[in-house]
Amino acid sequence: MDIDILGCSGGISGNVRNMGTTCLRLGEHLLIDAGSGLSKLTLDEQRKIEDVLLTHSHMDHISDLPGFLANLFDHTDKPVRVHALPETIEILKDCVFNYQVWPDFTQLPTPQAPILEFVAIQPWRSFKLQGYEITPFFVEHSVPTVGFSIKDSKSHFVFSADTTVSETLIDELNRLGHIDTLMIECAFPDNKLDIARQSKHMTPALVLETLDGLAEQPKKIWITHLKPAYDKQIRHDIRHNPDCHHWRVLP
Ligand SMILES: Nc1ncnc2c1ncn2[C@@H]1O[C@@H]2COP(=O)(O)O[C@H]2[C@H]1O
Repeated sequence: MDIDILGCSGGISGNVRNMGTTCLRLGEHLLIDAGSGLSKLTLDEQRKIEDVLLTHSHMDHISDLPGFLANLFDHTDKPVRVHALPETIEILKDCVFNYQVWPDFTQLPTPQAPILEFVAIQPWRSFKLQGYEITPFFVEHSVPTVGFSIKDSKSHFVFSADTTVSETLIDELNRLGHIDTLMIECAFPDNKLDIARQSKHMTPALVLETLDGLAEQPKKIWITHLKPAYDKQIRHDIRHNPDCHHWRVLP
């Protein structure tokens, strides 16, 4: 599977390793989330994007969506489809594409041929897109959030988005069956467990608790969404725990 991690940080910083916030590109035409990593794409690359899957409405996952859509003006004759939970779509309509923060691109340049089309998704309702079979599943975050299971003919990639550990998350991951690569967040270090729980994120110990609940271990674990203020401590926690030695910390 051709996965280009354009950004995967849990925040912003001057660290050269920080490529921006969450945005993954699968092949040439599909994005998962539209955080500030999206701005790594050239204009030509942006104009090839046809579909965007959104996990949730938080700023670090949508911040580059408005500017990306504005770049398509005069350069497309079909709308970009933004696939998200109905709750996420409502938030974007109310709070972003409201003519005050940004124009309503579902109506522009004309209501008949707009730049943006919202497509509502539902957990466990699978669909085919850009050659992939995609299944959204509920995770446990502070706003309605889905992770995505993505399959092609060769592999099964799962992005569990922003989430904390919960029975629901473990049940959902088990329901997905065999996973080749699990991309799972770890926003806070273990000494910030309280903040992690309050803001519904993970620490290394909570990721381990999640993995302990799985009937079958994923072949690869990719760790994502480190909060820049805690980057060093999280990496230290992971490095010094033998149970985490096989994790790949992104970027
Ligand atoms: N209770 C909290 N304490 C500290 N930071 C928080 C709290 N709730 C939310 N945040 C921060 O606000 C951010 C909103 O986006 P995230 O959920 O990625 O991560 C969240 C945390 O970084």
